[in-house]
Amino acid sequence: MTDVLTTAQITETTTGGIVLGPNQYGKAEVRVVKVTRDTDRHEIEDLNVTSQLRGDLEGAHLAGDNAHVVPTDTQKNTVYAFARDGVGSPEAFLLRLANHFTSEFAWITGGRWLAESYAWERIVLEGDEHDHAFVRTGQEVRTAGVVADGDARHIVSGLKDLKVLKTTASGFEGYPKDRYTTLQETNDRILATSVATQWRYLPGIVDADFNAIYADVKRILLEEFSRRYSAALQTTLFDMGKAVLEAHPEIGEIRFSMPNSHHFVVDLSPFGLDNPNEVFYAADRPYGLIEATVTREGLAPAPEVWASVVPFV
Ligand SMILES: O=c1[nH]c(=O)c2[nH]c(=O)[nH]c2[nH]1
Repeated sequence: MTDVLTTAQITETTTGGIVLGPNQYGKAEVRVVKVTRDTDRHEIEDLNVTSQLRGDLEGAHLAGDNAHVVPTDTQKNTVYAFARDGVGSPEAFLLRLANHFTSEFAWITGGRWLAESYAWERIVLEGDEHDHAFVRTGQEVRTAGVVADGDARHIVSGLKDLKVLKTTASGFEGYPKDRYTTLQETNDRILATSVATQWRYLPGIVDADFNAIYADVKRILLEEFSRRYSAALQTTLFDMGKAVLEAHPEIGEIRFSMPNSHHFVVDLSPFGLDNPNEVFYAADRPYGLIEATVTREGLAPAPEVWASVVPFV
């Protein structure tokens, strides 16, 4: 005989001991472009903003009561309305949103706000920078995140898709070998990666010049990538992070996720040709994936902040 549960038993089974866990909700990927046109020389700020609120939201999840649910549509509208005053920096813009939602609605006690921002540069026409025609710069996407928890504000900035390559001054030697090892040691290879990094500002840093720091961190990352011989991408990653922390006391720690984009020397001998590290096959997969945090001794870790600034998608 099969066991058949009564409706009452099913209800008890599916709700007994089951409670609402951490939750957040809002509007994702609000694309907002702000043109500043006070003069004929226009400026452009181009963002993709996500706003998600946290707080007393049990009613919506457990009882169908929307009294505390500030609509995601309202959150989107707020992004556009605030953009009317200009963005300034993505970090400042997100802080403004965080402060607004947590002060406007008593039951909203925190949340997370994320932004990607895309840089445009002026098209040069007959030697002159154009006033209102732009071309998207392809180098990287800037990222920012603000996490609000009560009165606390945590700011994480970053970038992704920053592709860098050097044609020599990189190698990989001295690694352990077993019966599955086929990799040849080398002290002259291409090192290529796509830098994704995020740095967390120390608690209390909320009014720094985030645009200037961003530009300087990017400069440091590029300089350290190129500065010296790389014994491994891991070494280069640490050098990059260390230099950022040395130059910027306002930053507590910095994380990296960097693929090792392998470039394989093509065997041209079937064609009677040599190949002294000149012709490569750029493989897109698989790739090594090198990830690490560079931090300050004694700094309190902030796993909940990091978890909040990693988007679900
Ligand atoms: O810089 C590198 N780090 C590694 O961990 C690794 N592993 C590998 O096969 N090649 C490389 N290169």
